[in-house]
Amino acid sequence: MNTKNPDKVVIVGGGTAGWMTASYLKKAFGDRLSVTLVESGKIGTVGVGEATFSDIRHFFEFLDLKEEDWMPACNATYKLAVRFQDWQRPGHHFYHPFEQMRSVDGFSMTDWWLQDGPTDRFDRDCFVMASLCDAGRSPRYLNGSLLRQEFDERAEEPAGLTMSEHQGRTQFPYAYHFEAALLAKFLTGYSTDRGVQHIIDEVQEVKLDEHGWISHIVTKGHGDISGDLYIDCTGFRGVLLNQALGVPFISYQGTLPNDSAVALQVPLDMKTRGIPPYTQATAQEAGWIWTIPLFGRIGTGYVYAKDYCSPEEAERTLREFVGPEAADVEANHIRMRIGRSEQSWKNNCVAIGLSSGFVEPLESTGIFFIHHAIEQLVKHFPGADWHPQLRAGYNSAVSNVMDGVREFLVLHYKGAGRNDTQYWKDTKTRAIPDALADRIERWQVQLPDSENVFPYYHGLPPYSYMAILLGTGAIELRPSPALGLADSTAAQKEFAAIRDKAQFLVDTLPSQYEYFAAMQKLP
Ligand SMILES: Cc1cc2nc3c(=O)[nH]c(=O)nc-3n(C[C@H](O)[C@H](O)[C@H](O)COP(=O)(O)OP(=O)(O)OC[C@H]3O[C@@H](n4cnc5c(N)ncnc54)[C@H](O)[C@@H]3O)c2cc1C
Ligand SMILES: N[C@H](Cc1c[nH]c2cc(Cl)ccc12)C(=O)O
Repeated sequence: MNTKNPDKVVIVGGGTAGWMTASYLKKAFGDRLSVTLVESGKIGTVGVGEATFSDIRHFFEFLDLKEEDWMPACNATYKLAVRFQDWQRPGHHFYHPFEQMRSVDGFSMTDWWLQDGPTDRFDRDCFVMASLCDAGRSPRYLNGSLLRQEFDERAEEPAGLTMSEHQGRTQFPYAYHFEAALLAKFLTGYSTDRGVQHIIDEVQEVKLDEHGWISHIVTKGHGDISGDLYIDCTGFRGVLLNQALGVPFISYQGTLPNDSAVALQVPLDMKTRGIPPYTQATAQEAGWIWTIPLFGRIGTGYVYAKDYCSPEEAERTLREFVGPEAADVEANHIRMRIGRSEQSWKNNCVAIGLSSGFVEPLESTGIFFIHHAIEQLVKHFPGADWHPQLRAGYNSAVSNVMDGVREFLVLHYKGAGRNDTQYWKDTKTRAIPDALADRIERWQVQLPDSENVFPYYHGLPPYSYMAILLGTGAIELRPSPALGLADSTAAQKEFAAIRDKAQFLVDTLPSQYEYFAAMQKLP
């Protein structure tokens, strides 16, 4: 352990986590912080097609990057929602959108919908976005203006807030899909242009001092490398935090059994196929298949539990799902470590990315975890005394985010109407976190609100829980008794307003393909 102000950071790992961290720290601290990134030229990154939270825009804004600077380089597209296909029953779908839930007379539109919804599609009745997704629309007009102005007159968001400070203020209407490997490449250029030292080499040993702090790392070709603060971005291996410092890993597998994935990157003709403005999660016999539309191809993969499905069976299912375009594409099989490190920051080592923790990508939370961890690291950055309260604050913020997201994901399976295979039957009998079981009982009579969801910041607003509860369909929900006595005229007017706004937007917005074709001046 040293006692000077930490001003030399060594990052190990050059995946999404490593490069997002390097670029953010450099932007935050400039030349006052030296940043070195060491990545192996042999050990690959996870790098599958990636879907995100809308909050990721704050990351790009922080780096002073505009969409036109990075999106074309990463084959990026817009994401308005996650579309859940066949989770309630075959042929059924619903959306979890980026759209704040409206309220009338103190009750959310989903409360009113349970009492007296106009159709059997809660998502289309309560959210404008569901209709835009069904119609394949872009969230921007061809002149670049954003649809938000069409239905939200609230003032622009203030700049300089963290994600947790933004929550509950406004809801930005879209997130992004992009190729993770291309983003890492783009951020490599961004970071090295601003002074990050980039070393391609393998870390063979991590040396500790007599207090158990990292004194230096030993590389194959560049000898010893030392810093004050070490950031472990080595993915599922957790080379520094788990292996060298011995921090235990808390598995979530008992409640989230999916531990494997097989992925394909499939080129497709977007002109004939279009570019759907959503991530799709299609329920399968032993898990679900993601479809992420990128510019020029799709990223797709089957997330499954190996206790219920072999890798060969999973690959066969995925290839049949995609069709003939997947025939010559090589499959990438991935084992996933599900859970989180007991603490993500120990002594002078902070793990960010898969080494810190990971849950299956059903709600696209991997990059959100990274972004959140980086913001928290800057907020809790150590001084010369390495005050333990800064570390403790960081560790509880990071653990809470992952524990909260775990609850949210478990809800998807507990709530799924699907019950046709052993895998889905077991989702109804498997133990779930006690607190979630209590919350579900409460939600059956009082829909999620800020008072009764997981009590710490974890990125997901109460309306996200409403969307999953109503969309998955197996948990019986009752309308509030108060609404049986209330006058529903204003609520019916609001349902009509949502329908009219959705129709207007569907009629006036371009398709997502038209939008990107125009941006990239394609014929
Ligand atoms: C199947 C799947 C689907 C996913 N989908 C999404 C999604 O849609 N949205 C989302 O937000 N997130 C998603 N994620 C999560 C996301 O991919 C990761 O959070 C993200 O890629 C970060 O990975 P990483 O940088 O932590 O690790 P990795 O990509 O594994 O990178 C690890 C790095 O460490 C280096 N390294 C390892 N050991 C050494 C060593 N000894 N010496 C030097 N270097 C070393 C490697 O070379 C590599 O550069 C998904 C993950 C999986 C598994
Ligand atoms: N922090 C929020 C989280 C959020 C709100 N709505 C959605 C919808 C989907 Cl599909 C994922 C995350 C969220 C944000 O990103 O805006």
